[in-house]
Amino acid sequence: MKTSFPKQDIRVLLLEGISRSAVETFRQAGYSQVELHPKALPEAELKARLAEAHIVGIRSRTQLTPALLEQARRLIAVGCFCIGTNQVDLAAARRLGVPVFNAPYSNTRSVAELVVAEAIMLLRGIPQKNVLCHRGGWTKSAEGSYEARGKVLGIVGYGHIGTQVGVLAESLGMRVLFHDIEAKLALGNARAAASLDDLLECADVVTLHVPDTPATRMMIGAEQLARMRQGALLINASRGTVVDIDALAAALLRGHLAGAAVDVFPIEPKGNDDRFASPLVGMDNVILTPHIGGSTLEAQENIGIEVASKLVRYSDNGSTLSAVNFPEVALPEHPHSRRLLHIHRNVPGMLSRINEVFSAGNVNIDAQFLQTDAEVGYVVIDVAADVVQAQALKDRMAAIPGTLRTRVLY
Ligand SMILES: NC(=O)c1ccc[n+]([C@@H]2O[C@H](COP(=O)([O-])OP(=O)(O)OC[C@H]3O[C@@H](n4cnc5c(N)ncnc54)[C@H](O)[C@@H]3O)[C@@H](O)[C@H]2O)c1
Ligand SMILES: O=C(O)CC[C@@H](O)C(=O)O
Repeated sequence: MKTSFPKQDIRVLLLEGISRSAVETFRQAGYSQVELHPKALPEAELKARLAEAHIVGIRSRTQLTPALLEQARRLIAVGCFCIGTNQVDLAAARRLGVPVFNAPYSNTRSVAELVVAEAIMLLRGIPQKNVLCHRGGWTKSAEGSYEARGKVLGIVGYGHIGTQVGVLAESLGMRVLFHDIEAKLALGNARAAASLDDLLECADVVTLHVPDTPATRMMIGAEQLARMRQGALLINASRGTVVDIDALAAALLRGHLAGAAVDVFPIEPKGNDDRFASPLVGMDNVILTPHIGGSTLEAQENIGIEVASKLVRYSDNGSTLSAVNFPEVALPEHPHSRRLLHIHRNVPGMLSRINEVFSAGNVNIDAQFLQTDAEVGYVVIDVAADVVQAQALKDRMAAIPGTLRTRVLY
C-alpha cells in the first residue's frame, strides 16, 4: 500500500532492547528504516532522536514527558512494548494527536509464574539458605520453613496478572483473598477481602498487582506494613512507586516481615551496565530481581509482534483499535479509495469545517468514520480522488484551526 510518503522514509526508533520480532514485523510490512537500541537513551540524545522519528517504541525506562513529546514534530505513534504505560504522559500525547499502544496481556503469565515461584521460595526461606550455602554455611533445619498449601495469599489488584496468580496459587492449595477498587468476578474459590486492611491483616503472603496511579503511589507504607501479620511476606512485581521502600526495609530489619521479593524499584538503572542501589541490598531474606517479571523470551517475542502490528496497522490503515489514550476507530481496508486522517481538538463545528473542504473540492466521500473523546476528535475519510487531489485535500484540512495531525494514506 502506498502511504503519504514512502514507507522506506518512515523512521522507526525502538529502544530498551525490544525483541527482534518487532523489527521483523515492521520489515515484513515494508518498513526498512527500523533502528534498534539495547538501552534507554540519555535525555539529550532521546530528544534529538525523537525529533526525527515517526514511530517510537519503548519499554518501562524511557520517560516520554510533555516537553519531549511536544518537540517530536514528526511523531505519529508511540508503542509501549510492555503492559505499563505510566512512563508516557498519555494526556499530552493525546493532546498532540499521538496514539499510544501497548501489549496488555503478552507478559501476564510470565509475571504470574515468577510471583508464585517467589511465594514458594520465600515460604521455605530459600533466599537466606541459598546465600548461606554459597558462603560455606549449612543449616539443615525446618525452622521458619512452610508449605504453600493452606496459606493465605492476598492479591492487591485483581486484574489480568492478579487473577492468573490466584489461579496458579489455588492449584497449589493456597487460599486466595483479593482486594481491588473495581467489583471483580472471583475465580475458583478466591474471595474478595472486606478492605485492603482486612487483606493485609489476614494474608501470609501479600502480592501487589496494581498499576502506577496517583491512588496506588505509596499505597503500601509503614502503616500498611505494620498491619501485615508478624512473619508475613511481601511480593512487589507491579511498580516501584507502590511501596515505600524505606519502610519496607525497616519492617524487614526489625523482623516484622520474614522476607520479600521485589522486582520493581522507585529508581531503576537505565540499562544493564548501570549501577543498582536500594536499601534492600544485602538483606539475605529478600529476593531482588532487575524488573524482569515480564522478561521471558516467549513474552518478549509476543510483545514485539503485538505492539509492532498495532503500530503498523495504525500507520498503514489508520486503525486506533486498543490505543490506550485515543478515540478508538476500527477501520476496514480501503483498496479503491484514498484515506485521509484528521486529528483535531474536539471543538464545536469541526466536522462541518472538514466536510466543507470536501464539498468545496467537489469530491465524493466513499466512507467516513468519526470517534471523539472530551478533548480529541479523530475523523477518517475515504475518497475517490487521485494522489494530487488527496494531497490538496489534506493540505486544506491541515489549515483548519484546531487541527493536530493530518495524514493521507493512498
Ligand atoms: N514486573 C514486571 O515486569 C511487570 C510486568 C507486567 C506488568 N507489570 C505491572 O503490573 C501492573 C498490573 O498489570 P495487569 O496486567 O494485571 O493490569 P490490570 O489493569 O489488568 O490490573 C490492575 C488491577 O488493579 C486494580 N486497581 C487499580 N487501582 C487500584 C487501587 N488503588 N487499589 C486496588 N486495586 C486497584 C484495577 O482495578 C485492576 O483490576 C501493570 O500496570 C504494570 O505496572 C509489571
Ligand atoms: O519490559 C519492561 O520494561 C516493563 C515490563 C513490565 O513492567 C510491564 O509493564 O509490562
